[in-house]
Amino acid sequence: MGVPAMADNHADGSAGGPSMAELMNDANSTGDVLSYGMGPWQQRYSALNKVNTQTVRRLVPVYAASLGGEKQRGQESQPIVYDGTIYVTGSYSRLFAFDAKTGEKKWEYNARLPDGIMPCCDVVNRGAAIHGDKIIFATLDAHLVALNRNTGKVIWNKEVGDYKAGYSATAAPIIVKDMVITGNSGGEFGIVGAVQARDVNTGELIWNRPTIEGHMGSLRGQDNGITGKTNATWEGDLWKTGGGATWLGGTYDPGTNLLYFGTGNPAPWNSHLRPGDNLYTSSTLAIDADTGKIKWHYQTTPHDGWDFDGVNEFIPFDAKIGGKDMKLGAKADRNGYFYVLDRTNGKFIGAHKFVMQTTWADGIDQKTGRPNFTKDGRPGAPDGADKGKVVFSSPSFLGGKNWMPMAYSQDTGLFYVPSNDWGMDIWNEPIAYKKGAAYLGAGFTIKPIADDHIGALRAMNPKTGKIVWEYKNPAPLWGGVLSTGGNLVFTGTPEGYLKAFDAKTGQELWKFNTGSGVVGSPITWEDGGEQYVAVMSGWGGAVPLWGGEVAKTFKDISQGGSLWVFKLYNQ
Ligand SMILES: O=C(O)c1cc(C(=O)O)c2c(n1)C(=O)C(=O)c1cc(C(=O)O)[nH]c1-2
Repeated sequence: MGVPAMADNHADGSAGGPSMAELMNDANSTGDVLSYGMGPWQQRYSALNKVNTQTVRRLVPVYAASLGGEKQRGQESQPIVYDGTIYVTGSYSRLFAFDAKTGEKKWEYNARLPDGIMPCCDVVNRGAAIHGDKIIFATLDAHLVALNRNTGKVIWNKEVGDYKAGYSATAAPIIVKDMVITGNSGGEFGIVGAVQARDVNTGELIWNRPTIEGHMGSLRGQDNGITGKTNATWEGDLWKTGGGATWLGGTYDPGTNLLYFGTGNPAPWNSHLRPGDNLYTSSTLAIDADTGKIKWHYQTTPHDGWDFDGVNEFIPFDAKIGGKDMKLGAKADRNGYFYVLDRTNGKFIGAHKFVMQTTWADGIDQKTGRPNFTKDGRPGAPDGADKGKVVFSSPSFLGGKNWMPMAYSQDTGLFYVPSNDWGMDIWNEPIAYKKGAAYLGAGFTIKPIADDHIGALRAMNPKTGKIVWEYKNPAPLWGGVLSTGGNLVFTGTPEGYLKAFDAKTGQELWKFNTGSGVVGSPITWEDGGEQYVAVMSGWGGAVPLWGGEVAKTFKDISQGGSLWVFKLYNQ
């Protein structure tokens, strides 16, 4: 075990660990993985090319490190690698430090969770953030905990929301300008979504930005303006419990100093109870990192009635469009459309369908960027105490794509989108808000819509919206994607495989079965001249809980909880 870094010998306060400059350079440094998404833009691209289309068939496991215990549930974590240690979060709010070369456990932290936590969609966590001597993660009782990265001892522990009111937290935090920035979960309980920035050294709140119009933001203990304009797009008091959870965290663009956070569904799901666009739910928000003020917003699903959370990652990328260099961002939304926006001002550039079917909208108006809603796509209003008209809707509420992050390759200029083709019967029911109780007012059953697949990894050209290739998978895809300079794309499957594809053609080149479903996000780094690939294995997340007929089909997938690390066999 390393010696705890007690003294702060770094002028920048990073206390013997990664500094802000190193964190901002994460996308270019191949010897470590310091942030969720592998860099502030979270493109999940590594230039490493020792493992490539020629050599990948020699990729073999170095070790598998078990998280142990009985808590074998969805392992959605992306590992962090720094200074010979690999850090992973596990289900039930656990954080582990392993020797990156051998898989030997250095320490383990188990958050003591109260009874009565209310995560909607499994006891998951998607990863930690590292800064200086600290490794920081969010816990299911809506706390943020900073541990000493060498010892696992708690440095600070702060509440980000009241778990008794339905708040929880599952996202990986991000570090920007010595602040740790996080979202919150609880959209199914009528909480109010927010983005919070805290001092990374103390955990003290610097600013708070609620996502629902009418709520007051704060900056260093002072009021800092209301979000939007009260009652402009919400009627009565509904905005007070309006949802819009920021449950997937966000990305950051150092060039514009903007944080891009997606917001979840409006609460309740029954849209007839809340006429209006319901800003800023199901949207992308661009937030000034210094002040917490919203600079622009773009709503993908106005007046959502299908649980089309807009939380999916908004990934900055640069491209030439019509001969002009553009600063863009892309998002594959849960509603089935792939959006490209100007990331400096939120201007709509284009949106294209990336799934088989969208019943709720017939395309996106290419001028206004608003969906062309279909006439019969919305589930009906309840009739007194009776449920309203049932409609078949596609995508299902679990989305054309859910939280599992896509990757962008700087070599091919393509986005690799882990998507799902499925639909649902959905209907509305009467509902009233009650603190700490589910606030849906809807019922649903998810169903397959194709004979041969649900999951589809799709390579999208962001300039044309064209799907260049697709790989179809029987079970829903629920893991993150990694792209590399070896012309490879990696992703996992619920059937247990980590797979590698040719980034240009989609040809499957390699697979390895990890013994449980892969719903984590793979990473790669190099050490001692060798390239490593790592991924978490452990089936879970929303599908087995909410997947209806689809969950029944895949009920035999074994639970698990292991970190797998691979490198090339050299003999
Ligand atoms: O509105 C929310 O607060 C919220 C939170 C979460 C979460 O924190 O995991 C999910 C969802 N919604 C959700 O709608 C959803 O489909 C979902 C899937 C998963 C998962 O980890 O598999 N989490 C969540």
